[in-house]
Amino acid sequence: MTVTTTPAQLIAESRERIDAIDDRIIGLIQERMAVSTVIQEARITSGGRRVHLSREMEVLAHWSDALGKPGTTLAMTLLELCRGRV
Ligand SMILES: O=C(O)C(=O)C[C@]1(C(=O)O)C=C[C@@H](O)C=C1
Repeated sequence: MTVTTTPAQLIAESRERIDAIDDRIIGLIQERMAVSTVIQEARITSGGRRVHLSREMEVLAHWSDALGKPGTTLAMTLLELCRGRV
């Protein structure tokens, strides 16, 4: 007996996978925010500033290399989440 998957089933199952992937991404972003906070607090406590522009350029280049211009946009949003608006 062959069991065929209907397009509607395939879409529903794939959407479940996407929701699970999104949950993992959100968890990783929250983890990134926590690590970023550790760095920023250490820098501020030792007399520095919250923002470190040359490091942000490295982060933007990393994302741009991997995903192109939309990667840069994503990285800018990530940086805003991690250090607030500048
Ligand atoms: O790497 C640092 O020095 C950080 O403070 C972390 C981080 C980031 O979230 O990537 C956040 C703020 C800085 O402006 C640069 C980068």
